[in-house]
Amino acid sequence: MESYNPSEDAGPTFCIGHHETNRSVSVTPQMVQRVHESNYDMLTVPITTSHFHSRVLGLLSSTLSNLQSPIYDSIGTMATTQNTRSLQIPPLSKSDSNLTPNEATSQIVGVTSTWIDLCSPDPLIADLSRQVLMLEVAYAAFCGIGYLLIPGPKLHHGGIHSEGVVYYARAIQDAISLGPYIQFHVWLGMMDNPELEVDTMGDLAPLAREQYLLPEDGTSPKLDLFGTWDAWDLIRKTCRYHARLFVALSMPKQLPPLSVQSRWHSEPVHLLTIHISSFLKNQKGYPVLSKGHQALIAKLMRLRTVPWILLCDVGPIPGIENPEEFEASQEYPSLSQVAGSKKHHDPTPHLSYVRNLQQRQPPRTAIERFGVGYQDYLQAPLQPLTVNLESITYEVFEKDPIKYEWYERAITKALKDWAEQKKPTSHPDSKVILAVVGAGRGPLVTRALKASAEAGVEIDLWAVEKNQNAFVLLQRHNETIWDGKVTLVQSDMRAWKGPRVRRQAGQPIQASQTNQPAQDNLGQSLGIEDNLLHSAKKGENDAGRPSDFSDPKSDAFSYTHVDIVVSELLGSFADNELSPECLDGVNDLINPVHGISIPASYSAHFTPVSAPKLHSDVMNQTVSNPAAPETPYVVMLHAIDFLSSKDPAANAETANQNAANRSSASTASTSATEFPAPFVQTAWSFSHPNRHIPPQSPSQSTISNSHNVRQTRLSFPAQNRGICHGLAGYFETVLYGDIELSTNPVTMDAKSANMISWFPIYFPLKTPLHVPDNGEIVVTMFRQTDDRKVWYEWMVEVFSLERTATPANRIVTPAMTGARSVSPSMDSLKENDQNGQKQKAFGEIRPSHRRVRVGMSDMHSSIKDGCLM
Ligand SMILES: C[S@@+](CC[C@H](N)C(=O)[O-])C[C@H]1O[C@@H](n2cnc3c(N)ncnc32)[C@H](O)[C@@H]1O
Repeated sequence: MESYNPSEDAGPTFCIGHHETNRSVSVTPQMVQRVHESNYDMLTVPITTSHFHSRVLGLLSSTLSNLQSPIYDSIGTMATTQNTRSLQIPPLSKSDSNLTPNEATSQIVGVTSTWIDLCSPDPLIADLSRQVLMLEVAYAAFCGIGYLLIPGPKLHHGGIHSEGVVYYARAIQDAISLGPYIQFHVWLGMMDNPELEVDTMGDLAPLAREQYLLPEDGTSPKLDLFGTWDAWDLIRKTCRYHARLFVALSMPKQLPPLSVQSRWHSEPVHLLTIHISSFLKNQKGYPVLSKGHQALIAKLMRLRTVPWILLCDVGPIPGIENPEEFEASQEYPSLSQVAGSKKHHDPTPHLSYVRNLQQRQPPRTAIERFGVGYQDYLQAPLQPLTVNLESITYEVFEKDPIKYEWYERAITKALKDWAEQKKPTSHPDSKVILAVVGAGRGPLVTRALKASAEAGVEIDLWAVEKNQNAFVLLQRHNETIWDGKVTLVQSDMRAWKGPRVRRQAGQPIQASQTNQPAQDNLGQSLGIEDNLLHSAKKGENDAGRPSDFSDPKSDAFSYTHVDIVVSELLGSFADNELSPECLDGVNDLINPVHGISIPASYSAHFTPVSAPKLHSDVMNQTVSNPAAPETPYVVMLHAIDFLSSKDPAANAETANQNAANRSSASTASTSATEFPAPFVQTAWSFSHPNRHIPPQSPSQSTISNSHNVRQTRLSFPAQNRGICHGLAGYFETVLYGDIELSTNPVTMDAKSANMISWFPIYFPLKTPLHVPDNGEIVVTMFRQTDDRKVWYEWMVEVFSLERTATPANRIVTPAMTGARSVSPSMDSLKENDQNGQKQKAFGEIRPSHRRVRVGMSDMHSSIKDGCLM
């Protein structure tokens, strides 16, 4: 029996730490105990002391006073021995650090010095800073510190902007090798705001020699929304997406636009720091966070790795910085304190607020519970055609609360329409002949029977399945659940010759079905043994040999068509599990005039994404599997950022954001906290029955699959700069009429909310591509076949758009096959079909730009892992 575990439903648990900018005490196990007693989970500790800081400053000032001013040599460089002579910091001594290895060390986050400047344009300062960092990392590693918080790079040096980040990145690369068991967290603001980058007393940055600086000319950027993300990108790229390198993200009082927030959401944010200044005060004077902050925290806390929260400078931990207060807080409250709760003093109100926020997190949704452990986890797609699925895999499908319900609705509607429209059936008794092809363990068979009862339309039900293990279960279900109403066929549907029905007296053998074999060839020509045709219908005396069909040569039976074919052969990218090829195999069996396929059609969709975690995982797999970067993976996408938004205006949502930053719940709308919706486009589609399959050439021994080849070239506007790591793929399918399923994030809620059967697909890029602000990403994709297998090929190009003086009505972007301007879903595809109009290419709407290609990927091909037909 399944037991209910409420902890599975509960929201995330917050791990909250305490950070004090100038903490000067040494950490003992007793102190860590007090931290826990105060309801914190951990605390930060600087690696070195102010004594060490003074020592370095002293060393620097005495050196500087004895140094000649740097000058250019005759060659014209300042990078000379004389100018770059470094200054050696002597090793740490006892008073340089309060850290001592003990059992408390594992519960603290070490903080390296904030006063250094690894990015300094002055080589002396940059090198000195590097030495400080290395000494600190080495000592932290020696003490057994597991987590280090490293202040992020300084981006502004007078007129020089972001030039030294690469020096910083290089130093981090060394630090990672120096502390092999340490997780490094680069501490960054959400955006580059030069006004917040202020030097304080004792910082090395202002000591840079003027010869290395440029005067500020007033042209340096004021506020760069993606400036700190840019720096992070350079750092992690230099460190080759190292598995021990993370982001510590500082939440400012004024949050950046949602497009910036969603970018950080896709990065490995393992620490979230909230300074006291980011809190607002509610009417009672208690610290609270704005709706926008709450929404961002809620999103981050649902990531696969839940970030820890560090509360910064929110006051002392009771009993540590202020022992008397700690003692007082341990005493029982007096009667008057209890009676007048207003007077009750909370020594840690910020912590209490965040703990309360944790309590208020919504429980996990059905999809989240279903996907636990699968977020951003790469899985090879199923090959159900060549590999027989296990029962447990079917069981997982069958848990879907939507898919089967929607199929039942679709079948019911199709049956009702059939009856209402008085369409003739393929059965002599006027029953509608319905076949579930690829029946698995039979859930759609059960639904078809229910639909027939609901619609009040009689059916003759057939179930075809090639997995002989699942077939055993079908036989059992036919006896126990379906009351022998189903005729079971164990066969590949492509070899099935269709249903056979008892002819009515005087009715000739139907020869109408094209490609049908003569009756007496049955068995051999089907490639199906007689005993693979099963029925538990009345009169059956042997489960293996149904009496109805015991004589296949009997002319009392004839082949007929199927009126409704029901299948569920879709993969995450619609056709990637070879639904088109399988359904081609039953195409001729479908009633040529009135026949229906459920699904009637399906389409593949994609959009370019930034997915650093997936990129790093693919790279790691490449070590043992060279085909890894050319494999499409099934993934429950979570830590990704969509590079192309449906509504570019969503990125200029400062107005919304201001609303979200207000603390009043009533003023902030939901959309003010939703990340921008992606621009997802349709690659191609398949419809069934397919009346356009070209006749096979008699001269060819193999069956041509060329009609299932597809190609597309689609253009995506990218509003903000970013890195394209690959493509996120989805599907939509029309089951029947207006009953549809969708995994496309733009349409899924409207079409089939809460469906869990399919995760998206991810097409990686071997080498990530940089996308500039206001750029364009053009994807070319193929569905290829050699008549034995099917595979995909994909290539990405990146363009920057340069303004030109081109007349406004001139089209400069070539029209692209299948490219669409406003086509995020099947709906618009249908509209186009109906109107018979060709869609506009995206470039046509931005005529006064010239496209300059700035990046291009390899042509990726999954041929090595192609899906065998
Ligand atoms: C995705 S499962 C769906 C199973 C079931 N209809 C359901 O919805 O749970 C696809 C099923 O189709 C079967 N299948 C795939 N290709 C087939 C083929 N060519 N002929 C017969 N069965 C096939 C697989 O063995 C598998 O049982």
